[in-house]
Amino acid sequence: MIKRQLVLEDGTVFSGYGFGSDQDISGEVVFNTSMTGYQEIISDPSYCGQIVTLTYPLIGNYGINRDDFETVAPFINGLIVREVSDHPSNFRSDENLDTFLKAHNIPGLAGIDTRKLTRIIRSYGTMKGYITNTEVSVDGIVESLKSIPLRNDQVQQTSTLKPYIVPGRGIRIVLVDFGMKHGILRELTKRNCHITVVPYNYGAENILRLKPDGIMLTNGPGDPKDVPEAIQMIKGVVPYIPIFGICLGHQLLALACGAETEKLKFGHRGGNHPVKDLETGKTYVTSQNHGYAVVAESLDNTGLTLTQIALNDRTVEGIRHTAYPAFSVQYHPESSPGPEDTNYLFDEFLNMVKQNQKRSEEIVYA
Ligand SMILES: NC(=O)CC[C@H](N)C(=O)O
Repeated sequence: MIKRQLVLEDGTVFSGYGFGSDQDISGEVVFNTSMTGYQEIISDPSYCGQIVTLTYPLIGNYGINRDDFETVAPFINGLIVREVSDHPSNFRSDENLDTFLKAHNIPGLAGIDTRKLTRIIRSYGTMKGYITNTEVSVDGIVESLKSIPLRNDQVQQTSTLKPYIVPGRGIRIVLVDFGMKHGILRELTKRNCHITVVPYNYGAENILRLKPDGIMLTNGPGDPKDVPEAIQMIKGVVPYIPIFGICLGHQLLALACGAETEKLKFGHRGGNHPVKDLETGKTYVTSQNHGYAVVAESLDNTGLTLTQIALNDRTVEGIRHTAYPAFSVQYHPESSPGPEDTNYLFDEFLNMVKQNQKRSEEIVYA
């Protein structure tokens, strides 16, 4: 076993052993508290550029299978676990986690106290970290970590380069890919939608030319303010086409309507985040992965209304436009992984699209 260490921006060092690729890597260190679903988490493009710590103590025990990916190749920079299982036991398993990470050149660090690491991140906020197997001067690493700027190209890295079609005979959806999880596509294809997937920088005019019945804004990595093209595009389509935004898509809808976003201290990443729907009074358990959030106070005079809040820290989890058919949520109704409580939002979106079609017909034939 190769000895490896994690050096944090504040000088803390964790020593453990390596698995996966043995390259040195830096990235923003975040933690996810889900108890299952490591394959979906590792392959969620929203983690692009980050080193993901999983707090559940044993990871890899059901292996990696061909069915549970959220994208074709993972974008995480590194993975940190307490204990990695080399001998998965599951009928669906095709390979173990170590082999999978090696094949994708992603370094792993195991054998450290992941709960201690999580507590540090919770107290100091998200930090940059460096995984290395060489005995180097910690001071030198800390200095260089501090000087590395946070990346701002992750959406470009993860979005599709060209539009493509996932055919269906039902409602026609343009899905703007900011680094989408396949779970969103699965929910739409399950409902027979005809989907045109377009890149993050596809303009409003091009989208309107496709004459979609609805527009879906996907999840994606990084700071929403790093994709001004998308904010511009959304401004150009909100008055005309029904919109449903998820996670980064939700933050971009808010920015396009004039609201603000901010970086959270350590974000929400896990499979049991309670969210209260202010319109119905119901509470849902949700799957989450975000480091930024919409600022509640900034919603005034934007035409947006607050519909849902996080019960852990009262941050914004859902918004709706009061004049146009557009709504969005900060969490993941497609789960993958996690609870499916809010899966009904895909049906609500498609119902909203149908209502809007009826209204347009009435206007045409009136
Ligand atoms: N899953 C997502 O879409 C994340 C959105 C954004 N990158 C954030 O961290 O807040």
